[in-house]
Amino acid sequence: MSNTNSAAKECTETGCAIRLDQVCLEVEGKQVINQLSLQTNVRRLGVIGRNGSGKSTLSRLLSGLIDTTAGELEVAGFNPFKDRRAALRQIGLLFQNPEHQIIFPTVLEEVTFGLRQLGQDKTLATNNALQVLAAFGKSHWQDAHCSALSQGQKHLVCLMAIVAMQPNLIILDEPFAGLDIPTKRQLQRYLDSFAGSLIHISHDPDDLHGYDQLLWLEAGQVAALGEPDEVMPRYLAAMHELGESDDISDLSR
Ligand SMILES: Nc1ncnc2c1ncn2[C@@H]1O[C@H](COP(=O)(O)OP(=O)(O)OP(=O)(O)O)[C@@H](O)[C@H]1O
Repeated sequence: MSNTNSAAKECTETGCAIRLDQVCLEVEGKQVINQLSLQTNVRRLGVIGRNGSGKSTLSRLLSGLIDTTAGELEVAGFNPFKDRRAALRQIGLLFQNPEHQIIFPTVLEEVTFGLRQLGQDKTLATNNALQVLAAFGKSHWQDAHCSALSQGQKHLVCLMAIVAMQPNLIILDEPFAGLDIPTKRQLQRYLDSFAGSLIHISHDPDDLHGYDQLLWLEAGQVAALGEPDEVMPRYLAAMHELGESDDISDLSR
């Protein structure tokens, strides 16, 4: 995969260039991502697909947490697994389960951690973390113990930790799962105002309202990539048809 287009090397105002060329990922002998090729460059990309279709796995590949078994993958002109420094600076991943993300006892420590990883000294990192807490109206959370927070509050801590690092791209893996309406609206408001690019995995069509493009994954491959008005009705029709059958989970691959 060549890197000739300099505009594709960074996340721009119009979007973040993502290119996958014949990407495969095999886990325990199973082809979870199967010769996946796609190219996109939009500010708001929604990812849909049934359970087990490979959405979370794709989010981990795009954020550089795992490597491909074959093929080439670029986000903003770099391979996020090989260039960890660029990935840390440019890409934030909000996990489906905040328990998988939070590692520090208190909220302030958690939000400060990423900034320290970016090389900020303790004073600067703490001040920046406090500013983010203040911007979210959560200064009073700074000494709160993460373990004592509700699921929605933990989600918000994770989002604040990512926002503090000022990434150009945030990848969201079902960020609203299990959240009440006010918490969901607060997260949604922030995401709507986020100037960078979003890749948002969701099972709820409403979450992806107004998105620029939808990627529909099926068995680790692209079932469709295109205009939401075109992709979503086809996806919903296919899911409803599947729902009429007894095939609840696809473990046959
Ligand atoms: N570490 C792993 N070990 C074994 N199998 C795995 C592993 N990670 C993912 N898989 C398998 O890969 C497939 C895709 O999983 P993935 O979590 O990416 O799907 P998903 O589309 O995000 O599903 P969901 O909508 O249920 O969250 C599944 O069949 C899953 O069992």
